[in-house]
Amino acid sequence: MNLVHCNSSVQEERRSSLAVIMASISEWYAGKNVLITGATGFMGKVLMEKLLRSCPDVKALYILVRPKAGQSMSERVQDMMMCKLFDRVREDNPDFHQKIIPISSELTQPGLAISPEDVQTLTSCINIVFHCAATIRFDEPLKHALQLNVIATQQLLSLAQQMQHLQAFIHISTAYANCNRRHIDEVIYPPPVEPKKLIDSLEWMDDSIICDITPRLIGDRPNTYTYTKALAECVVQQESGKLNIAIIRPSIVGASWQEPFPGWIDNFNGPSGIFIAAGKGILRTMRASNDAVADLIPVDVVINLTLAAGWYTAVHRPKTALVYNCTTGGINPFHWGEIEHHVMSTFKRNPLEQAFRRPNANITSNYLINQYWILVSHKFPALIYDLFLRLSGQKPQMMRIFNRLHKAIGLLAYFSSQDWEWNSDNMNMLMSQLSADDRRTFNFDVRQLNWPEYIENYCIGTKKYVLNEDMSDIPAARQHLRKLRNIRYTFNTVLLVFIWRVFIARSQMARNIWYFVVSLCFKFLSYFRASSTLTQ
Ligand SMILES: CCCCCCCCCCCCCCCCCCCC(=O)SCCNC(=O)CCNC(=O)[C@H](O)C(C)(C)COP(=O)(O)OP(=O)(O)OC[C@H]1O[C@@H](n2cnc3c(N)ncnc32)[C@H](O)[C@@H]1OP(=O)(O)O
Ligand SMILES: NC(=O)C1=CN([C@@H]2O[C@H](COP(=O)(O)OP(=O)(O)OC[C@H]3O[C@@H](n4cnc5c(N)ncnc54)[C@H](OP(=O)(O)O)[C@@H]3O)[C@@H](O)[C@H]2O)C=CC1
Repeated sequence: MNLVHCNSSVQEERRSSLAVIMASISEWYAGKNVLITGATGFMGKVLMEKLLRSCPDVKALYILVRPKAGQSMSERVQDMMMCKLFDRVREDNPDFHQKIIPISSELTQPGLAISPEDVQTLTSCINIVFHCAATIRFDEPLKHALQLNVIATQQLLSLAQQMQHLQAFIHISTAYANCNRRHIDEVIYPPPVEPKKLIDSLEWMDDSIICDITPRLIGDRPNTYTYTKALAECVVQQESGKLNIAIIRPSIVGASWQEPFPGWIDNFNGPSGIFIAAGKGILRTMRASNDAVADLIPVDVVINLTLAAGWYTAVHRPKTALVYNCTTGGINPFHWGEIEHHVMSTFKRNPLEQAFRRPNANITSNYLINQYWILVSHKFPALIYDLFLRLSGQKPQMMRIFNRLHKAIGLLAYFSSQDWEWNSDNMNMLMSQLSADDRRTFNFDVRQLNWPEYIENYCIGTKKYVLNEDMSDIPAARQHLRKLRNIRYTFNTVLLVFIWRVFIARSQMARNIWYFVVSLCFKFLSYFRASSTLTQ
């Protein structure tokens, strides 16, 4: 009798675990309480939107938010929910805000500054954690980057260890955490330094000493961001205990490809600021390799993969933490030279308002050529414009803008001048585990990505959502570009006459050379005309 009972309960258990495995991703998220850090950031917002839209039965999204820039936590969350990104969710469920539960938290503080009551709530109800928060600045002082990217991750993991119903912990890293390697596998590499030792040492060190030793510490990585993200991966591995963990490593996250609508972007990070600066005619040259792979990945692809990885980690509970390199280069490569072409062509057809000059940017991998163009196409026009501003009684500003731009492109050039090769076996494995429906709803198959169309939507997205420009103003923007073209023609003519007067008209030798060149051109033209008449 007992044996029969035992067998049937084993069968029951098998059936229910089979049902869990067979459940679609949306079904799995139904009734789940999700904790998200970095929810006010670019990726966090897209993650929330997708969860609310495609998993409408999710129970609640607990988001860790801090007050910022004079706004309280609740004001920030209210503002965020009004954002256009949530239009489709709002349409489907006008009360979607009821599912969002903000928790006050400052991640750089001990215990993440979460109140004991909130700790109690989180530990008793959370089923899955998505850790997106980070400082992504390349010039962040090491101590602060360590505090947020490494120590906060450590603290969040220790909070996660106390969660009674936690099924998965998903950590968002970056494909460039190991950018000191050319080939990057889906493994957690040994850290450049033991994170705990570094944390202990930096604790007592003076900021100026830390600043001095930072280049030695980061070694062959380009900045404190990639360095601390590598350390964070190691911390995730060390502190995971019995948790089911996955690490997502996106490359350069760009505007959305399809969802909730094409071209969604809300910041200047990565290539977006470069596209805008080029579209405004400010940026005319940048160091990048035409033939290097531009490993952009649309934000909706990253989020779909992240949600699918959350489901897979919870349901299949892999024995070791799986790392997902979320990149496009090995699957559907596109190059910086091609990006340049499509960005320029889009902004010529859909100009940005009040451009400084006509958009016409070129990338080059040659240092000297780049320096030459910086002088001729950036500094010289900036000086002239600032002179004009001074003469008209205004404050000069162009040189200041260019100095900031040069700082930014200097920091980004490392990533646009070389190639990396990422293994993406786990991304492929995950795709093979999804049902046909899930593959459609949580699409991360970048083989289908049409790059020219994507780049066009991306550029238009920067215009509409970052700069808040109206598409109906495009005729006026085109008119402005025509005005700039006429100014350039006039300026070039004045310059030519000036050069003539100063250098050519005054010297006999220069005049002789000039006449020689002109007569040569004339002879060539006459010969060309004569030969074309003969052939007719
Ligand atoms: C020639 C044209 C053709 C185009 C084809 C070639 C394109 C090549 C593009 C190459 C891009 C390569 C990108 C690689 C990135 C890979 C990194 C790995 C991916 C990741 O894991 S993390 C995400 C990447 N992180 C970043 O991108 C952050 C980088 N930014 C910074 O570190 C800092 O912002 C920076 C650049 C040091 C500037 O600091 P600062 O001067 O202090 O300015 P603020 O950040 O405070 O910003 C002030 C103000 O300016 C706006 N802003 C910021 N950046 C830009 C920009 N690039 N252009 C214009 N405006 C920008 C910012 O939003 C602030 O505005 P407020 O209104 O808020 O004041
Ligand atoms: N964008 C990209 O190209 C790539 C990003 N990634 C990774 O993706 C993740 C998300 O990046 P992304 O969304 O672009 O970054 P954002 O800069 O847009 O967002 C960062 C988030 O972290 C939060 N945060 C920062 N500091 C604190 C703090 N002290 N306390 C509480 N919250 C804080 C921010 O909150 P607040 O609004 O209060 O500042 C914000 O919500 C990061 O882990 C990043 O490393 C990886 C590859 C590429």
